[in-house]
Amino acid sequence: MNKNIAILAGDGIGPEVTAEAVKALNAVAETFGHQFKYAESLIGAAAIDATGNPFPEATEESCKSADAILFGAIGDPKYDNDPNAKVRPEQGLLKMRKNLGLFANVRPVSSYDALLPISPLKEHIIKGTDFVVFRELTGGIYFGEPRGRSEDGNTAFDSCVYSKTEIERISHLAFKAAENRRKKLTLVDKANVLATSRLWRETVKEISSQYPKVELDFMFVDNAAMKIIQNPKDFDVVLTENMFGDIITDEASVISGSLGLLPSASLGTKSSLFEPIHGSYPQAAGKGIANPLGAILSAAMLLEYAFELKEESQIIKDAVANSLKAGFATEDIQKENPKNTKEVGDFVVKEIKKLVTVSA
Ligand SMILES: NC(=O)C1=CN([C@@H]2O[C@H](COP(=O)(O)OP(=O)(O)OC[C@H]3O[C@@H](n4cnc5c(N)ncnc54)[C@H](O)[C@@H]3O)[C@@H](O)[C@H]2O)C=CC1
Ligand SMILES: CC(C)CC(=O)C(=O)O
Ligand SMILES: [Mg+2]
Repeated sequence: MNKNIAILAGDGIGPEVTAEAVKALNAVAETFGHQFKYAESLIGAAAIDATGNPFPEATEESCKSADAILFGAIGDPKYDNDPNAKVRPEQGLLKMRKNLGLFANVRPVSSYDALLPISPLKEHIIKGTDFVVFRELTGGIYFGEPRGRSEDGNTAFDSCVYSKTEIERISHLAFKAAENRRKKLTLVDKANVLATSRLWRETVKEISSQYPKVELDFMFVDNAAMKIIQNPKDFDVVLTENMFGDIITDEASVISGSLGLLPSASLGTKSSLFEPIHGSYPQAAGKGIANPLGAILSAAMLLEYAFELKEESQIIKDAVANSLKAGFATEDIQKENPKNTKEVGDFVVKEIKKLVTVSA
């Protein structure tokens, strides 16, 4: 298979973890006889430094002409700590999602047996966790207008806006996923307070009649934040709006073992992009301590979702599980004798090659 992949490594640890994900893709290409061509472009603080624009036109063009996009992370403390910054790396991320129409962010959460003993949560609670969050990605409070400050600067406002169409398109994806899983869908919202959440409930209830095999339930987000930790195995497919999905999936990463472990797929009608759920972790940039597995698992999602290469995707996932089993992990997971980012990536590459030889 011949495919073009746009690479947007971004800021902080973005380039380090993305490099390891590309190594995993190359290992798959080499062993299965595929040809992946990569085109790198700028986003985030790196793009602001070079062009003044956090999502330059050339980057957008590269994304639009690619078969799939692999994204690292954006963000830099020089902007986080400057309340007056007019241009921010995060604007690039949001513009990218909006302009490419990436409305559904799919974030799978599962436990790893090898990591159960290091979890702050009890083993019997998290063992066997397997759910997936469908987070709406191009609407809600991160995008709504009006937003800003009053003239005297003493009041600030953000708007949370959702249309029925925005809710419907991601809901169909989530229901379809539930049909192919354990047939349970939980809509997480705040319908006791928010008008947008009430529209979500109304719309999702209407759509549910098209998916009679899927059991639908509703949960307020504050309760869900607690239940996800208390009984994660109760969840199968979680459907939610943009900000709630952002927050509960960082929380859920504790069940897997580290924020550095969780991958995601950002899906639209024309483009698809694959990104670890973490940010640019600037404290770790350049130190070689960042966990590359979330990025590597995002590459596995790319193979499955964008190229329908299920076997190749599974090989990467198995290689990652083997690296965890072998205790070959970065310091967020492995406290004694941790490995560095590159060593973990190398181990995964070796495992991929070994697993392919065994299955051949
Ligand atoms: N998708 C993106 O590009 C995102 C960007 N950001 C940006 O990233 C910057 C830092 O934000 P934070 O809130 O500190 O979030 P962060 O996700 O970068 O880091 C939070 C904490 O998670 C852990 N962590 C994250 N990635 C890890 C990895 N690969 N390996 C090991 N541990 C890891 C570390 O303990 C870290 O202190 C900000 O500028 C923020 O705006 C934040 C979230 C998402
Ligand atoms: C930086 C935010 C805009 C996004 C975020 O935290 C995420 O997508 O996980
Ligand atoms: Mg986030």
